[in-house]
Amino acid sequence: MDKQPRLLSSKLFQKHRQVEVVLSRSVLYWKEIEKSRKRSSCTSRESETAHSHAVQVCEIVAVHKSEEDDQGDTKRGRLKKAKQQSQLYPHTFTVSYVRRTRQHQWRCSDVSFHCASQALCQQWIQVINEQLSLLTNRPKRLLVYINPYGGKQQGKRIYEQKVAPLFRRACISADVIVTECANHARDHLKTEANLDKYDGVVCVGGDGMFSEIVHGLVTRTQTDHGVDQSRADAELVPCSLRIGIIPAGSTDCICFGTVGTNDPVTSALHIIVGDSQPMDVCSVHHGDVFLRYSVSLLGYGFYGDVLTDSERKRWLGPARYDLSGVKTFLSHNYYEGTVSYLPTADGLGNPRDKVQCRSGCHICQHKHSSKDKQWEMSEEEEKSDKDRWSTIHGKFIAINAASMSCACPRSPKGLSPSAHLADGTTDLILVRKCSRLDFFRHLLRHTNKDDQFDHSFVEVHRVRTFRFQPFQKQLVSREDPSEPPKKKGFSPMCSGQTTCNYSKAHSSWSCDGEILKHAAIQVSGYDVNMVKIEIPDKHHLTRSNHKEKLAVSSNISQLLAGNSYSCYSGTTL
Ligand SMILES: CCCCCCCCCCCCC/C=C/[C@@H](O)[C@H](COP(=O)(O)O)NC(=O)CCCCC
Ligand SMILES: Nc1ncnc2c1ncn2[C@@H]1O[C@H](COP(=O)(O)OP(=O)(O)O)[C@@H](O)[C@H]1O
Ligand SMILES: [Ca+2]
Repeated sequence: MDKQPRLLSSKLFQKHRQVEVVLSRSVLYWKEIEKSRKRSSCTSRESETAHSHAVQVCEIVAVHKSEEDDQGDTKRGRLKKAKQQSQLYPHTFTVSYVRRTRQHQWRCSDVSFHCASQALCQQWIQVINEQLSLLTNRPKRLLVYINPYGGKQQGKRIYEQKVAPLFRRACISADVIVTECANHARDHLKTEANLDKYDGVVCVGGDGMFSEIVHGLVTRTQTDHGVDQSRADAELVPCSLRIGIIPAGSTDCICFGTVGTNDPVTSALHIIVGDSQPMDVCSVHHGDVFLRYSVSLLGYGFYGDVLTDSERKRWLGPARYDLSGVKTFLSHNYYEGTVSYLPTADGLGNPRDKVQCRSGCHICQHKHSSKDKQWEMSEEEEKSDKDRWSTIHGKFIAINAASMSCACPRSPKGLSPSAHLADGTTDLILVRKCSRLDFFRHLLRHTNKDDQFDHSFVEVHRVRTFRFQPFQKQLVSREDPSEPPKKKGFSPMCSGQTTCNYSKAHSSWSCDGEILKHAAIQVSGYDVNMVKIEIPDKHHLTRSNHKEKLAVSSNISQLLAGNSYSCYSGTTL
């Protein structure tokens, strides 16, 4: 049982059994009275033996008076004893709480308690509500954008049937906008939406829809603060609103990679309880021109080609990726170019260290701890950056930059299983020209336990920033890659002649599922949490042993308690 002082304790009835119900600041606990001496009980985050149960207060969704239960009890009261009990305890309150099920999925369960007097019933409701009101990271007002066009075109139905009822139960008010065209949500956020009214923004859709929300919110924040986001070295101002994702797209890897499952109910519950997880965002520029932000995958070659082909097959829904994947695999294209990158300093792990980013991950936490000098670059280190740049010229089947694992149902461990959500780095994966069979072996390893980087033609680097210049016969770049790109170095690519002459030799970049119009890009990450998404990572706890569970959960509270990113759920951009 919880060691904290009891706020309230009563003998009540639950399913016709007398139970002792205790509320402390952090736990709601109940155990059967009669049999408790004979059998042992236990307490855990949400635990249950045959006769005792404990639910963390932070995972209570709501408490309400249940009128209909009096009737239900009478109907069900076949036994005389049960009838007597429901007459003696006619006032019922119901607590809705989070129940963990298989594979990181959460469900909302109800438990009803019957009280002898209305006053006692009211007291329980009031005291539980008082405790809930202390949880300041929970959202009360949300702005919801639904993409009715993404995935299997089920966004509206998913929201109305699975999410809205939970938001109502948790007394969250939501203003809902069903988008009418691409970029509707982005533009509404950029200029129109009155953001002061909301605690967070929720998108119902896939990674593309999430990306719209990120662009809308980040741009709005920079505009409000007079920051020019087109400058690659601009210091961006973090957004004060968090973003939640209800998965209703085709890949949904941002949701899967943070929550551990693509399940709308689980995501809605994480939003309700106010979980939050920081996430990296990187910016993509072409010379001085800002192109996009990226959160998940920037892929050139294979993934760029899959995406370009799949957009023509949208009518197939998520299956378009499978068809385009096979077609692109059979084409077996490769692309020549130069990749330059700045590797991370030691201490941020490496893409093959088999360390998985979990909730409260020490690498991401240190990254965001301003007190921890170990993670800050000294002036000398910054100066020596120039010497640390590496350059690789080659023929590549794929160049992938994974700012997070990019785990999804197609690849449950992801493109880079050890990538971190909020460490300010990207894992740069270079797949060189190889045989079709070798490339197939590499792809297959994304679906099993084998190491997809353990091939002579694959290399992976954890980087802070990188550049790519596609090979152009007449325009071989002689620039020092450690120097910021000069405008003139890129400008010929934009001229009609150059682009047309060599366009067939180029692939496109897929940026979180959206096609970029330039092949030559420079990518840099941000050291700050710019946006937080409402998806958390407590799912990782279920993978740990008990000791780890305790350690991780205390880290979560430290993360949420005193820092500037404290919001309600998931991911920092
Ligand atoms: C022989 C079997 C080979 C199977 C290989 C599977 C490898 C899958 C890796 C998937 C990486 C996914 C990275 C996610 C990118 C998304 O941001 C993007 C847009 O998502 P959404 O808006 O929700 O549709 N999705 C893609 O680019 C699809 C990639 C599919 C590749 C087959
Ligand atoms: N109402 C709409 N009609 C058409 N396209 C839309 C609409 N709303 C959003 N979009 C665009 O749909 C694209 C795909 O959205 P997304 O939710 O990621 O689905 P999917 O995962 O199937 O790609 C995004 O580029 C987004 O900008
Ligand atoms: Ca990262």
